[in-house]
Amino acid sequence: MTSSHTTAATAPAVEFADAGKTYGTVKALSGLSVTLHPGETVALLGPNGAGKSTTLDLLLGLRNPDPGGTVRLFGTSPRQAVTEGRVGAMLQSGGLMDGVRVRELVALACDLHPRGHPVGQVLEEAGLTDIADRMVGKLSGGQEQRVRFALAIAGAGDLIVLDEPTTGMDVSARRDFWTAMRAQAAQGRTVLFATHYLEEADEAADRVLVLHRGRLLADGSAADIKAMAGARRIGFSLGAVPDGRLEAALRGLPGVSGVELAGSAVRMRSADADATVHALYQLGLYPRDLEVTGLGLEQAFLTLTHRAEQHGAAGAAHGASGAPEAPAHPSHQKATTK
Ligand SMILES: Nc1ncnc2c1ncn2[C@@H]1O[C@H](COP(=O)(O)OP(=O)(O)OP(=O)(O)O)[C@@H](O)[C@H]1O
Repeated sequence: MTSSHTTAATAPAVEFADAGKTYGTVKALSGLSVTLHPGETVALLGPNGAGKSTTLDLLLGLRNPDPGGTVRLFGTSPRQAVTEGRVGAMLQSGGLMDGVRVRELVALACDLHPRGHPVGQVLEEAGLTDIADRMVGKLSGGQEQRVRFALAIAGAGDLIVLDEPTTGMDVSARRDFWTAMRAQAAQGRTVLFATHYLEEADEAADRVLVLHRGRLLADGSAADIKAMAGARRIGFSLGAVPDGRLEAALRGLPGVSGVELAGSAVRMRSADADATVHALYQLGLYPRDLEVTGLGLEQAFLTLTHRAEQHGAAGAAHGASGAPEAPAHPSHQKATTK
């Protein structure tokens, strides 16, 4: 909760303050404190069971946080914000009405919404105009997802919450979906989406939250998250296929955490690319076509969550009361991260 009387007009779109959620003995979410601002597009990432759906449930007022924590939307309670029509949601669960046409279902959502849009506009924005007369029960999985999206944007909400929105969509449907989503964000809406497709987070989000075992592990732009992971990829080619001794020497170079060989081509992952490359030349090697690149978001995500596993964030989400681990905010740590 904000300390002073924050008016709804100036309040953050979303504010979690020390929010936790316990199911029986399972601590699904611990001490989540995060603020989302109007107009931000935010991706929520995390391995299975990290607490993403729980976070969205708290956000939508479907569940209450444990005592001591709060969740506020636009300075009010989630339920109030939902009742006022400020939130549109696209969740994984919940069937659609099968026995009606797409247009009828979308029209119903527009009519019921306190600030409903014209049905034609919503059909257009969700890419449903061409299939508006189809029966909902006959749609493909990807088309059903588009209908769910239409229901989420049926009214003039200020916040759109999407749980795995592109599941079941093919490549071109996903591209169309994100184009439609960007149009929503461009209208000033705050968008929060949970996804397992890291490339979507990389492309669509201006901020990425990484959850791990119920704790916020990282919070920053995709570039920040990649920088936090620290590692870089080094690729080069040797004149000949390396023998076992040379391979062992490559693995032993400073900073190296992985080596892949394909004939004379070498790919390495290193936490200190400068030192690795320097040592490579000191071995007397002449790497050709040398390339040093940053990690993709997926590799960075795997590196961060793997590191958290190893450093004993483990256990915190499952009934343990370990010391709270501060989330990494790279934007505040630029001096110390590479
Ligand atoms: N109703 C419930 N009762 C008991 N435990 C639950 C309940 N809902 C979730 N959990 C547990 O809480 C933890 C977090 O689950 P949650 O569904 O929020 O994770 P998630 O990040 O959305 O996972 P996924 O990517 O697999 O959908 C998991 O350990 C899960 O088993």
